[in-house]
Amino acid sequence: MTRRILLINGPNLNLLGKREPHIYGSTTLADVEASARTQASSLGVELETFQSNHEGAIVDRIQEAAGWGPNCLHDRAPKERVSAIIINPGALTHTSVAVRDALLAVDIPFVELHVSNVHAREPFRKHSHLSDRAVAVICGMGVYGYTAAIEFAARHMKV
Ligand SMILES: O=C1C[C@@](O)(C(=O)O)C[C@@H](O)[C@@H]1O
Repeated sequence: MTRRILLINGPNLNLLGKREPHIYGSTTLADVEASARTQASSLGVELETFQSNHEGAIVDRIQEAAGWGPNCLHDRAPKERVSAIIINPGALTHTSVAVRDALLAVDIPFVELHVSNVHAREPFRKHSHLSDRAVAVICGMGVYGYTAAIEFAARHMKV
């Protein structure tokens, strides 16, 4: 069965390539997702992508990754469960207990990813609600971080 990896991008990452290019670079999210899809298929895994500016939508998508729908009424077949999640939660990294709880609830191993080096920026970016439960944390590699995360998830997160 082909393994699935889910790539989630949180608030404002739809603006990648336009937003503060001195921090986040000039590559768009569409470019990132297209390269990620090509890379995933060359590694023999399926990639699903999701971006939202809304915390609740991200929580819903994480639950769906486990085959659970709203109120668990619309369960997907178990074979559709995602085997690894790569998440750039954007600002939700620093604020969201709900995203943390969703990731822990589904018990799907995840990589936390940031384009920028969050430790070299404002002090409030140093704290993450996810890092202590992530399999790996990538930050400061620019959009190459997505390539590194997919390679790692495809080759080393065999569950
Ligand atoms: O929106 C973002 C993007 C980010 O996750 C990054 O990719 O570097 C870092 C966060 O602090 C910020 O709120």
